[in-house]
Amino acid sequence: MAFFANEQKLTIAMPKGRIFEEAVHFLQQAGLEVTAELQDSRKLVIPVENARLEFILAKPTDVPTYVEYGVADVGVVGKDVLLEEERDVYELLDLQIGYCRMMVAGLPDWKPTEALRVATKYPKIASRYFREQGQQVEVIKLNGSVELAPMIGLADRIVDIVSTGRTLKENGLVELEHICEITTRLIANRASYRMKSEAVDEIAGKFLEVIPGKK
Ligand SMILES: Nc1ncnc2c1ncn2[C@@H]1O[C@H](COP(=O)(O)OP(=O)(O)OP(=O)(O)O)[C@@H](O)[C@H]1O
Ligand SMILES: O=P(O)(O)OC[C@H]1O[C@H](OP(=O)(O)OP(=O)(O)O)[C@H](O)[C@@H]1O
Repeated sequence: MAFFANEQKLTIAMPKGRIFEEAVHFLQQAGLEVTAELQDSRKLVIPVENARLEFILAKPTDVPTYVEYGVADVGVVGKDVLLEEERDVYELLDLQIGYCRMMVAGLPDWKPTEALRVATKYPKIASRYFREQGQQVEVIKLNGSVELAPMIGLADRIVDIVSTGRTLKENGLVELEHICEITTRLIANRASYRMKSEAVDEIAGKFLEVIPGKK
C-alpha cells in the first residue's frame, strides 16, 4: 500500500554516518517503507516506487543545503548542523533521537593568559556563544579530532559535541560550559511546505506518532 494517500512525491534527505541507523529505525517505526537498499547499498538515490518516496543519502552537514535548494523536500538532520549552517529551511519537528550536547571543554585548571583561543568544527556556534557571553575569542576551525587542540597547545578551549563523555575523559579534558542540547530534527523546504503540504503534513503526522509524549 502506498504510504501517501495523495499523489505528491516526496524526496527525503537522510544523513549518512552516526545517526543514520537511528534515523532509519525511526522511519520504520513511523510506518515508512524502508527497503534493504537504503540500509545496505552504496547507492545515494533510492526510490521507493510504491510509496512515492525517494531517499537521498547525504553527508550530515549537507542535508540543509539540499533542502534549502529544494532538491530534497524534507530532511533529517542534527540541530548542531542547523545552528552552524544557518540555512533557510523550516524546522518542523524534534524527533527526539540523536541526543548529545554542545559544550565548551578544556584542560582542568588551565588559566589562559591572553584572549581565549577556541578550536572547533562549529565556528559559527562558538563565535555566537562567546559573543553572547561578552567574551572576545579567537576561533580556530578544525575538521575533527578537536580534543587534540588543548592537549598540544593549539587552543585553550574547544567547542564540540559530547555524548558519553568518553572522548573528553580519555584525553584529559573536562566539560566547562553547556551551550545547548542537540537532537535530530525534521526540516522542510519552504516551497515544498506550501506546494506539497499534504505530503509533508502526512509524513510529519506519522513522525509525530512515534515521538515520545507527542501522540
Ligand atoms: N557523540 C556524537 N558525536 C558527534 N555527533 C553526534 C553524536 N551523537 C549524535 N550526533 C549527531 O550526529 C551528527 C554527526 O554525524 P557524523 O559524525 O556521522 O557526521 P560528520 O560530523 O559529518 O562526520 P565526519 O565529519 O566524521 O565524516 C551530528 O550532526 C549530531 O547531531
Ligand atoms: O562524548 P563521546 O561519546 O566520546 O562523543 C563525542 C565525540 O564524538 C564526536 O567525534 P567523532 O567521532 O564524530 O569524530 P571527529 O573527532 O572526527 O569529529 C565528537 O566530535 C566528539 O569528539
